[in-house]
Amino acid sequence: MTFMQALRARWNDAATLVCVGLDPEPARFPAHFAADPDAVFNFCRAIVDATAPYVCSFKPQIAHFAALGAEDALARLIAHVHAMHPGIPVILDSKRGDIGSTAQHYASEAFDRYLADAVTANPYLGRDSVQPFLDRADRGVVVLCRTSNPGAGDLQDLLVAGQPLYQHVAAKVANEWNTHGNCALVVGATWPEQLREVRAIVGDLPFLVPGVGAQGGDVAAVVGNAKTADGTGLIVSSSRAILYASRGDDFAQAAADAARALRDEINRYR
Ligand SMILES: O=C(O)c1cc(=O)[nH]c(=O)n1[C@@H]1O[C@H](COP(=O)(O)O)[C@@H](O)[C@H]1O
Repeated sequence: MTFMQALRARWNDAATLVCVGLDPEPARFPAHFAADPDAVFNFCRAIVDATAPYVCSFKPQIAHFAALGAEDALARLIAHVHAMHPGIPVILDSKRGDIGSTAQHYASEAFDRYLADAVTANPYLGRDSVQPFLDRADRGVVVLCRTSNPGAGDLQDLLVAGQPLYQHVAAKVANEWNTHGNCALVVGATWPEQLREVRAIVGDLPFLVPGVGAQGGDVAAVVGNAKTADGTGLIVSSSRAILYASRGDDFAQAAADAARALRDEINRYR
């Protein structure tokens, strides 16, 4: 099954547009993990197992593992998702972008080393820098378009031929880069107007939408402005608000409750 097929199957069969972001910060783990030499893996595995019924995908963020020297935990975590929750695709958030010969290695890192189903990619270096990802027709390529952070507009809003740069990115990905039908776009939940504008440009292309929860994005505005005609089209991602819903021994149950609540809130507006 391709990434897009798996994503659509989860949207339809599990009736959820929620993505749980896996951004481990050991300082925020419940106290009992302090004595656990495999805390990063064990914490994330507990979150995955508790929230799986409510998600259309998981999104581990690579810097959160690499900064801890926990790449091995990342690889085992993705293998755990594939083995125990087959059909739930994993988006590796690594936001890579480099000249083509180096990008080959980044594609291999995401898809062959970590066995991710999809990866986030930075389009700034142009098509050849993303091509090694695009060539993997069975894997997803989630291209940064209008990011969720406060400085997103510094470069992404600059007018190019009378149009903001992020709209050029949206059109290029939808009309030129998506030859295998494996592309999606990152558009932040913190920018409802831009969500509407990008949706108008790209038809049914899926959006990864981070920025609900800890960054304060409004769920009703996200869904109202960016869902597709069939009430799907969105991968609404939340990390901290789910991972750290409780610091007590009930952390996994609290995460499950937060993921289910987000699923239900999204579904109210679909
Ligand atoms: O590509 C991403 O996932 C991403 C793009 C973006 O525009 N904004 C954004 O916050 N992210 C990632 O999404 C996650 C958001 O985390 P929370 O704010 O805790 O939900 C982080 O891992 C970010 O790196």
